[in-house]
Amino acid sequence: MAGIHAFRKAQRPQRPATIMAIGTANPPNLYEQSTFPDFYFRVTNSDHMPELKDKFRRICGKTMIKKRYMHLTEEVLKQKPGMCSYMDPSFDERQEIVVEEVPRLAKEAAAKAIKEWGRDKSGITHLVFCSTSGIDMPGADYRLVKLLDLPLSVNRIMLYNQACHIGAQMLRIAKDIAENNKDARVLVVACELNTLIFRGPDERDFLSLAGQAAFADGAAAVIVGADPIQGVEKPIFEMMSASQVTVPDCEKAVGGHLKEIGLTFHFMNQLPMLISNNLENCLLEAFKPLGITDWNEVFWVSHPGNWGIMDAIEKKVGLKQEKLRSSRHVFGEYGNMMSATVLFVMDDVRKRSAAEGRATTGDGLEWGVLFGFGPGLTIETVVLRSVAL
Ligand SMILES: CC(C)(COP(=O)(O)OP(=O)(O)OC[C@H]1O[C@@H](n2cnc3c(N)ncnc32)[C@H](O)[C@@H]1OP(=O)(O)O)[C@@H](O)C(=O)NCCC(=O)NCCSC(=O)CC(=O)O
Repeated sequence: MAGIHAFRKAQRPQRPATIMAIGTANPPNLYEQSTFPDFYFRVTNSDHMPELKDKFRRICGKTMIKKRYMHLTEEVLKQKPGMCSYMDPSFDERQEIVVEEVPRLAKEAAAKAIKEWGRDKSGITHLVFCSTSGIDMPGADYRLVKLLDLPLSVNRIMLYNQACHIGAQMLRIAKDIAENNKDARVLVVACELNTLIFRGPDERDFLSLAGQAAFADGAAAVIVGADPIQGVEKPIFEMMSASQVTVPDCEKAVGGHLKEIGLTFHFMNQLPMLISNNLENCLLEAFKPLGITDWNEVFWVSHPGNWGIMDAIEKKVGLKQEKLRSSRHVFGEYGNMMSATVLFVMDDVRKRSAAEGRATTGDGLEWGVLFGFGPGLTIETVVLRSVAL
């Protein structure tokens, strides 16, 4: 028995999983939110609906997004007329784009993370990849391994057709892998293109219009592993715990349906209230072992969702305004890139902390919380520990 115990012990690292590198990427096409309504109504041949365009302009303004990046351009859309209509079957047109472009943008973010990590890519043992789009066989994970020229021994997990919470969920999965497999180095990649969601406007569909105003393209990659090699691997955050809760009877709060017309999107106006009402319990559970009950004592890495969600969280848990600074900044500069967004926020927190001369990667504080939320309603909570700068 002693032999088996020693054998199992040798399979596991000593310390918790750490984030060792973060890379992000966006397509080159930048859209200012102030002029997006003109682009959107022009390319979807909808300029004959000036009142709806005015309404869309007001919705775009209300999002508080300043700019977004998208793979789609006028030239691309001219070749894809079905995507510019409101309801024409257009799944094939969309698939032609995402099957190719999801792995391509993912590669850019992953290559940056591998560069920051500083080790040879042959040291990557696992890949956890998510995208709302790009379903294919073999999948985007396989294509990414080929594009990056990773060893074929890499253990792959592909998570399709989830949404915003999955960025945080992948960290939970990577933590479990890293803490159960000595020397595992997990490449975690989120890549989202709004190509499945883009469609022309319809005056009876406010929810689709709101989606057109908010979603954007982006990819983010992190490398997770335990027991960093001193002098080679530089930890950014340790992950102390990670958990998921599903809020009951909320499946209509936010979600989508994959159809011949692409991916439809819906949410309820009560979403800010539903999320904020359920966050404090997650905080209490997560920080019970540390005895922390003042949520201003921790740094925040939250998926933004939308402006109203961030306002509601601040109010409900009594946050100082600066706590969601990175979430608001990322949302304003990039829009809602679903799963990738929370990883952009994490990158912003550590970069801003360094730029402001803080003592740690987490705004000078030791402990932090990372939140993801999405369809379910699903809330993912990760407790982070910063490192000294
Ligand atoms: C669209 C919004 C800007 C609306 O913000 P507000 O509610 O504060 O603004 P508001 O109440 O003044 O409404 C702006 C205009 O929209 C109209 N409006 C609002 N709600 C409506 C509804 N349910 N049906 C029809 N019209 C509606 C208002 O009448 C107004 O029109 P008028 O000007 O004519 O009076 C916001 O909800 C947003 O940013 N949404 C982005 C999409 C989103 O929420 N995604 C959820 C992400 S959740 C997530 O990230 C997780 C995940 O997706 O997995």
